[in-house]
This record gives sequence, structure tokens and C-alpha cells, in this order.
Amino acid sequence: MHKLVSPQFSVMKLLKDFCDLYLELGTVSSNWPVADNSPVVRKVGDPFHSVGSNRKASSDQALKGKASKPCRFSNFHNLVNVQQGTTAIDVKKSIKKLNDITKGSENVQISLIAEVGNDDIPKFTYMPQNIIYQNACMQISLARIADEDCCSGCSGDCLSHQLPCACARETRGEFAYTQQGLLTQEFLRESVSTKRDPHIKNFVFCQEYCPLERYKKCKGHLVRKFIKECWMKCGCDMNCGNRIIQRGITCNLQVFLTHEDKGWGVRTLNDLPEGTFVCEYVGEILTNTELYDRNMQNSGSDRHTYPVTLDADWGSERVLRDDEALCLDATFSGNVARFINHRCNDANLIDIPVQVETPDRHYYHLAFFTTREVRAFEELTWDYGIDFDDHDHPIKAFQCCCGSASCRDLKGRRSSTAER
Ligand SMILES: C[S@@+](CC[C@H](N)C(=O)[O-])C[C@H]1O[C@@H](n2cnc3c(N)ncnc32)[C@H](O)[C@@H]1O
Repeated sequence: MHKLVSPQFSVMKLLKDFCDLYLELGTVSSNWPVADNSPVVRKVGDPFHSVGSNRKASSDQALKGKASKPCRFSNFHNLVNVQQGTTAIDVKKSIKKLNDITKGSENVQISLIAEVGNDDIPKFTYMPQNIIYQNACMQISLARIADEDCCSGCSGDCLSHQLPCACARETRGEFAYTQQGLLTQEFLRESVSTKRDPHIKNFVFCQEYCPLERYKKCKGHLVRKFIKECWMKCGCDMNCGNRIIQRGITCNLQVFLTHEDKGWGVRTLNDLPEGTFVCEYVGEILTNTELYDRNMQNSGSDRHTYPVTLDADWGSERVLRDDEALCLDATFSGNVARFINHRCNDANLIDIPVQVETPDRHYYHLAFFTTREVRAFEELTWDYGIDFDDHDHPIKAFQCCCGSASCRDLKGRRSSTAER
């Protein structure tokens, strides 16, 4: 305290500021969506938890802050970084937050909060569903859905019937979802192992022309297992257990500024069981040529990149035309998934291709499911499948700081070890 020089300094005022901040944060947290409408009960480790003796410990620590180092309110668990001499009111002003980045367009609100750092609120248009940018060829029409590609004879909930419906054909006659609305363990394990340990036999190579590499040799595309959900022409209803991703986001998610050099990230505010659908990757539907042109125009200007290639079934049917080789770009417009960061090999989400409106597999939805139980406030991550040594890939690599023991970016791993 003897280092605080302001003549107006008063312990009472500091404590009052501290209490104001605490109350304000309590108010913010109670505005957030809570799954079961029960009173908000916060756990230890939760940024808003502050009970009994912990409260004293944090205020003690705030008062003891060292002169040159930022002082951290330990009880607020990385919530605020306070330089000595700043009051709690200043801190309150420096926390950036938005209550709902979706602007009411999703089933749930998704908040954004910057507890550390000083990054600007990201500029992009929130959209809950993919939309064609310009040239992408997607033929969505009921006439193109053959009888064997839907279950028009069903009613109610397909999962409650004795035999799986026609839509389960894609998943070897078994539904990919359980009655509880989770991905089945078998489907999850198979998808995770194909992605983590891809075997050469799981790759297809474009013979003549690779839409991704353009005039270079194809490096191969991993063939993935698809889910086929029931849809419009099916006889079942909207609550059918084989319609999970089309019902939208139900998890309590939050965008936050990460501590590492990754920019913004996404975390869950509730525990999520293994196999939970979190959200899909939404963006503008572009042809790879359009993506290439965008990259040329914006080359080097953006720190982060947001496209994903929809190549989970390239080459299995026929050579794709240029306007059929598609990707999703969430740079300018997208949903919460545009903030999910990459983690090498042991990410807690997996991206799974899901067919909904069209039997063609050159367009599909990319849906994220948890690979294991995820605890509240853990950051959500998925493996972008990046080859960190491939510098001319249209999806630009970055210096990875995922922190995984099996990080594939050896250069990134070396420099973060050196920093330590
Ligand atoms: C789809 S965005 C993810 C959201 C991004 N962090 C943001 O602030 O908007 C992908 C970008 O995030 C950054 N990023 C994602 N995962 C990362 C990681 N493991 N290490 C470093 N940067 C990462 C990279 O800049 C990458 O181009």
C-alpha cells in the first residue's frame, strides 16, 4: 500500500469499487443463458466464483500488487489484469463484452468477453447458416432426393422404431446418434481414429486436376465417414432423433480472448458429455477458385484465416467440375465456429461431415462433436488437419501454439520451449 501515491487513495473506496465490480460481474453472469433455468451456482475455478475466504484472498492479493508486474485477482481466475494504481472501476471499463454475438439468430445467446489483452471486438457478420457466395453449384431440390435417400414412410421419431430407417443406410444401417442425442461411441471412435491416424488407403488422389492444388500435384484428400440426417421428404417429425445438427446449437458457448497468441477462442460454460453436438462450421460457400482469388486479394493482410475445404468425398464418384469443388469461408460471415482454434491430434472436438439437404457429397455440413467429456470453461478446439510444412497450401498455416504434447508444428514447438 505504501507504493500507492495518489493523495485521494482510500481503502474504503477501493473496497467499494471492488464490491461494485463484483456485483456487476454477478449481474452479467446471471444474464447469460443457463440450460435449466435454475439459480446460477458457480463452481471453484469458474471465473465468477467468489465465496467466503477466497474473496478475502483475492482482495489481499489485489492490495499487495508488485510495482512493475500486473497483479492478478486470483479468485477471478484470470478474469482481470490490474496494473498497480488502477481502480476496480478502470478494470470494469477495460473488460470488453457482448451479450449475444448471434444477435438473436440462434436458439441460444453466445456472449463474447475479453478479460485479458486489448484486442478489438472482431468485425464479421454473424450468420447461423451457410449461404452461397456466387458461383458454387449446389442443387437442392426435393425432386433430386430419391425414395431410397429418405424415409417417407416413417413417422414420429425414427430412433424409436425397431428397424433403422433408410437414412441410416449411410452409416451401415445403424443410426449415428443415441436416444440421448449423442454420437454413438462406435461412430465417434471410428471417426477419431480415421482423422488421428489416417491410413494411406483412406486418401483419394485427384488424377488429372486437383481443385485445391490447381496446377500442382494432388496431395490427397482424406475420405471421411458421413452422417445422413432425416430431412424434408422424410415422414418423421422435427424432434426425430436422427435430426440433431439441423436443430441448431443448444450448448452454452462463449467467445473469449485466449492467453496464448491464438487470438479469440471458444469455450463451453457447461460440462459436455462425450459425443455432444456443439455447432457446425458456417461460412460462405465458395468454389476453390473463388477462395484462391480471395486469398490473392487479401494475401498477407489478415492475421487469421477462416476457410475449410469440403473435400471429405472428393473423387469417389467422378471428377468434380470447378464449381462443384467447394469450401466454406467464414472470414467475413460465419457463426461461432469461426473462433474455434486448432489443436494438434488430441483436440476435444471432431469435425464430422453431415448430409442434410442433398444426396450429393460435394456439399455437406461440417458438424463439431465432443471427442470426450469436456468440463465447463475448457477451451474448445479441433484439429484443422494442417500440414505445417506445406507453405503453399491455400489454407495458410500459422505458428502453432496449441500446447499439445503431439504438436505437429515442430518450429512452433521449438520456439515456445525456447521462450520458456
Ligand atoms: C478459424 S480462426 C480461429 C479464431 C481466431 N483465433 C480469431 O481470433 O479470430 C484460425 C486462426 O486462429 C489462429 N489460431 C488457431 N489455432 C491456433 C494455434 N493452435 N496456434 C496459433 N494460432 C492459432 C491462427 O491465426 C488461425 O489462422
